[in-house]
Amino acid sequence: MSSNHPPASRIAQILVVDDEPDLRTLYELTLLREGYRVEAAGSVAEALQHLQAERFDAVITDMRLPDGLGMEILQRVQREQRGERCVVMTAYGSAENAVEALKAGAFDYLTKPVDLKQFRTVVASAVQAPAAPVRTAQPAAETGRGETPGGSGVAALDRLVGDSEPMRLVKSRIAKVARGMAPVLVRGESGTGKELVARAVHACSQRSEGPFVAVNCGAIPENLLEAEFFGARKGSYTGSAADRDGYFQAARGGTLFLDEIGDLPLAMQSKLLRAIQERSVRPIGSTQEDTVDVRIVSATHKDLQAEVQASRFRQDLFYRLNVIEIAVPALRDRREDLPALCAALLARIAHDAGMAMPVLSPSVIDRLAAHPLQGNVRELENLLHRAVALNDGSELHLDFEASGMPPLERAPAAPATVEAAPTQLPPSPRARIETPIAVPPDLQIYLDQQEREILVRALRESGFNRTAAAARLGLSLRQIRYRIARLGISTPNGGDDAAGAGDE
Ligand SMILES: Nc1ncnc2c1ncn2[C@@H]1O[C@H](COP(=O)(O)OP(=O)(O)OP(=O)(O)O)[C@@H](O)[C@H]1O
Repeated sequence: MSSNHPPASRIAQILVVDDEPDLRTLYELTLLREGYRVEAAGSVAEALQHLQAERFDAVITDMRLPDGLGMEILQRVQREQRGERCVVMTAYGSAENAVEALKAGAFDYLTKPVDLKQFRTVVASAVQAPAAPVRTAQPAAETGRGETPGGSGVAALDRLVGDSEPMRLVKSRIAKVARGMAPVLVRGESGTGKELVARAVHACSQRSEGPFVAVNCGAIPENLLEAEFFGARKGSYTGSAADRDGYFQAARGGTLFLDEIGDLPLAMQSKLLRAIQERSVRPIGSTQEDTVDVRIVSATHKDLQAEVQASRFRQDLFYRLNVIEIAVPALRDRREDLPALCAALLARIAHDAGMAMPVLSPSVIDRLAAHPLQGNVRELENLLHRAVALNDGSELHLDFEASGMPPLERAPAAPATVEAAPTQLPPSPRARIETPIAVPPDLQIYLDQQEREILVRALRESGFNRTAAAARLGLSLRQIRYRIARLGISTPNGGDDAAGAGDE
């Protein structure tokens, strides 16, 4: 456990607040055994005295105290912008209290009777050292205690291109909410960058070293959902030849991103709710529960409130998932981001194609600004992709005719991708073709053909597992999916990887 403590020589200091002497002693002993320094208080007043006298790394407080509520301690810490992370202990079944505490800025909550294993995990995660301040990626207007994201967080925020007011708000909100355990719901139209936002939340959090597991809830056949989410024991259903972890187990210590959460069938919604409440899951065919320490970030382009009204989405699950909401603005509401977005997307496209960055004239950007771009950044990306592919000079021309429809050329959704620490992916050198070739009459057709052949070969040699093929080619899963769709390559297993999820 000591690896979870703040680095260097300092021992984490914790304040425990509970009015029941037996429980207080139990918590104290548990924490002392973990090597922390502990102070204890039996009331709000006593706790505030301790806070006045010294600083702590974390405060663990019961909600109901003889002279008030644990919330008052949390509010004081927030108001004074202190560094303590607060964990609130709430009575079993009082979801309102837990959600209210998270909304008010609690780092996490524990349900009474407190499970000591969970207690240790939650405390360990609360006292983890804050990321080293590298530089402030965005104005700290909403970053509360001035916590700044670490290197990976800054990079993830930079990947979210756009300096318009709505985007600045999104980024400062990400930086603010990343550090707790509160579930985040990312809302926005298709193609606005919800997944990038979810990734940034993960990268800015102290879980950034852990896995980011992205699941497309709408892409998994209903009969497989439970096994995919919670895992399955060997022999528990036809074809399950070995024990298998689910997404929850794969995301341990990291973030589980539930994309298109509005597409989850009702029966699965109940099971997900239970997993979130209990913080444990039971693999199919197992008699034991697996404790899971994951942070849930979900996303939807649907109006979930309306889905609740229409009885297609469980109210209680919505309440649990929507503790913190991040609304990603449509591109039409931030047209001023267009030049920067075009530059960033073109740089990426040109880099992927191994070519020099083409020039986009101001008049073309003006024309883009007048275009509806209902498919948001994804449509813009596709438009530029096509323009680069058809480009015959140094200046880029856009074919608006072909982009009339929203989300263009969207590659089929894969059920899930798991990204462990990036270092786990072997850096694969880019393929290089060294055979001297004649000058082709149509460069684009020639390049497409080459690309197609390389992709098909890499896919075939990896048993049509796109994740493995992407890794071999130095591409991300998203990039290879996009290229497969763009070049119209069909794979025997359709949109899914042979090995299923969990192999990126
Ligand atoms: N602000 C941005 N800066 C740079 N690229 C962006 C931005 N927003 C979106 N993109 C790019 O646009 C494409 C779509 O983004 P993403 O998949 O995150 O959108 P989404 O809202 O999750 O879409 P959907 O709802 O359809 O799943 C991706 O290639 C992403 O990299």
